Amino acid sequence: MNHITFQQDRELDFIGLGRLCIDLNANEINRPMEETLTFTKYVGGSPANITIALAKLGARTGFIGKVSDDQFGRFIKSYLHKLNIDTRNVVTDHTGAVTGLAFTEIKSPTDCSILMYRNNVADLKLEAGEVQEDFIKRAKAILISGTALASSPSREAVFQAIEYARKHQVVIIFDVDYRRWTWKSKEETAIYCNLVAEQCDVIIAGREEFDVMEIVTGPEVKDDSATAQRWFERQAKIVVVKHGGDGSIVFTKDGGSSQGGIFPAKQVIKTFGAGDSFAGAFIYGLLQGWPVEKCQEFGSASASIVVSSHSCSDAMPTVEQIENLIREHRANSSI
Ligand SMILES: Nc1ncnc2c1ncn2[C@@H]1O[C@H](COP(=O)(O)OP(=O)(O)OP(=O)(O)O)[C@@H](O)[C@H]1O
Ligand SMILES: O=C(O)C[C@@H](O)[C@H](O)C(=O)CO
Repeated sequence: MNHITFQQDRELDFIGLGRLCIDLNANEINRPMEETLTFTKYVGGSPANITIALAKLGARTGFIGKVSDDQFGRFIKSYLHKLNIDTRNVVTDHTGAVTGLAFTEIKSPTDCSILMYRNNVADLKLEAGEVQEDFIKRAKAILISGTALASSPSREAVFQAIEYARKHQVVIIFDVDYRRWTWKSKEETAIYCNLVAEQCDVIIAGREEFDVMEIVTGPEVKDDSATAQRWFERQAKIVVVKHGGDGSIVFTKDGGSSQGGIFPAKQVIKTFGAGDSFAGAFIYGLLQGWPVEKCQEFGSASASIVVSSHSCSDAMPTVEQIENLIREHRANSSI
């Protein structure tokens, strides 16, 4: 029991909506970008990573997005096919738009940054008329990635998807996924993210992301419990506040909360991807009907595996890998 009721008669467990991009992760780690010579190419984009995480955990998944009509777009689509992610609503752009690129700099395990190339990107060209109602109604849950709200027409496509999801009782999950360089101002981010969050059943964001959303609404004092309460007065049943290496707090509408720590990784390679793997495994737990504490533990263990790996998407773990890590951790803690 976790406060979320999914419609059981659905062909798909989960649909991700938003960007499908390319990550180019530096091979020479512990070096600044200026000195980096080679990169490895992976499918990337936060909602893509989350959907891939769920697919690797065995969920039946699909995606709504737009890719470029070139080698990168085709690479992304074929990667999704291989994981059995339904791409019937992944549209190909025909206006010459490109795939967003994220070059990652891994200066040290704790000093990582991302250089994003996002001019004229295909993902933000998804149009409301391209979102298929018939696809959304086949799913138990849909994830909206906040970056898809950064400009039109993708912004309107998100609102269209939300309309269809609500009409067909599809659980709506919002990952704020704030990438400041995609937006004109923090106020613009706050206005659109708040408009979406008030229609969502589950909200997942870092403390700093909630701070951005609270620029236009307050309160002045940043408090996780007060933040969650504000969304429980709208549609939300679960609010997750992420705190990086300090773990996370999950709040539930009935007044419950669960403070979760992390699974310290044996070797942290980079920290990005933690949020996506946490979200994927957390949502998987919700779909299984697990209590939120178990979903949170599963998410943290999944994040630990991804921060120990070079990639985000490719490194998303299986159920067995996560269970093994949790078992190992428990065995070590009881020594
Ligand atoms: N260094 C770490 N080692 C182990 N687990 C971690 C680490 N950093 C984060 N996590 C786990 O991942 C969860 C989400 O991390 P975080 O709050 O950094 O998300 P995020 O900011 O969305 O991440 P991202 O860098 O992917 O955007 C945390 O609650 C924690 O469980
Ligand atoms: O979200 C992106 O566009 C880039 C991701 O794929 C990247 O690897 C990351 O930042 C994960 O948090």
